[in-house]
Amino acid sequence: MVCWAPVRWGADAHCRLLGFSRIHWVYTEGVAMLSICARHTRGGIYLCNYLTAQRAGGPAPCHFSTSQPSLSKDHRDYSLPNVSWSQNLQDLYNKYQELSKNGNWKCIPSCSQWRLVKSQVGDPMEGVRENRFFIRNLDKDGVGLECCMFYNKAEKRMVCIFQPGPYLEGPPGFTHNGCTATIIDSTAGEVAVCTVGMAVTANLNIDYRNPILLGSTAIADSMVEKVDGRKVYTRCTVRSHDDKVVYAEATGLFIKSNL
Ligand SMILES: CCCCCCCCCCCCCC(=O)SCCNC(=O)CCNC(=O)[C@H](O)C(C)(C)COP(=O)(O)OP(=O)(O)OC[C@H]1O[C@@H](n2cnc3c(N)ncnc32)[C@H](O)[C@@H]1OP(=O)(O)O
Repeated sequence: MVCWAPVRWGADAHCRLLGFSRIHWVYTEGVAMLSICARHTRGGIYLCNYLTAQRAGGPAPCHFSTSQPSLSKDHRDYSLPNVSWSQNLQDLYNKYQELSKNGNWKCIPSCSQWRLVKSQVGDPMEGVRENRFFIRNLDKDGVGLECCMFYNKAEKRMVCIFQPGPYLEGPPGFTHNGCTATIIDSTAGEVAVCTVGMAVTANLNIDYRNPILLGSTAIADSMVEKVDGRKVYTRCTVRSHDDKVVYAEATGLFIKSNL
């Protein structure tokens, strides 16, 4: 299964924040990856707990977005806390909300899908079309990626606090490294876009230092190091919520769009 996914993401408020005027599409196998991950999910303490909760009358199994067009009317902001959030994720969220009060940090809203208006794109999509953003592809809270980004304009910095769910499993019980790469790409991409406007990933180098336990809380901390013409050099570190474990370190090059 493959799909077209927008480079742009988020709710209307987010689009306004980033000052987008155009929509750019990239071809991605993201949904396919999530589907495969979901089908092959097995093992892991977190997953066992999750399945136990389901057997005890928990919520229904996850739906996949491409087969659930009716759900695409949902304009919920997925960056808001929900019941699947761990206390650690909630604490981090509260911390950055507190920091946002003086205006230095700003919470970035996030939607699961897009609303494309024909007049905006003048495109082959024919009228209004909605799609899913890669990191918000699952309808069910907690099974995929729970995350929220905060942006610090003065520091050219973006943090993404996140909690990977059981459908993102790589090694039994741990997060798939492709998921970690997605988080890094998204966080670094977001800070690049917030700094220079529309930009795409040209290069991403990741050193994976430690595996991320499914269900744990982590933070991707990314900043723009240098802007050289259209080139935006970024750096990103992924750490545990308490800063004790470094999960990954990355550098990324983003190229400002000519459009
Ligand atoms: C990021 C998006 C965010 C969106 C909203 C927020 C959501 C966040 C989440 C979304 C996150 C998801 C994010 C996504 O999924 S983004 C989607 C995935 N990325 C792509 O699809 C990009 C595909 N590549 C291209 O389109 C082109 O190759 C680009 C646009 C990158 C450059 O082609 P273009 O013809 O325009 O420019 P140029 O070739 O003259 O190059 C310009 C300069 O750059 C230098 N250069 C180029 N490549 C490399 C390289 N690999 N290493 C080192 N240097 C490189 C090059 O030498 C030159 O330098 P100089 O000679 O000027 O010194």
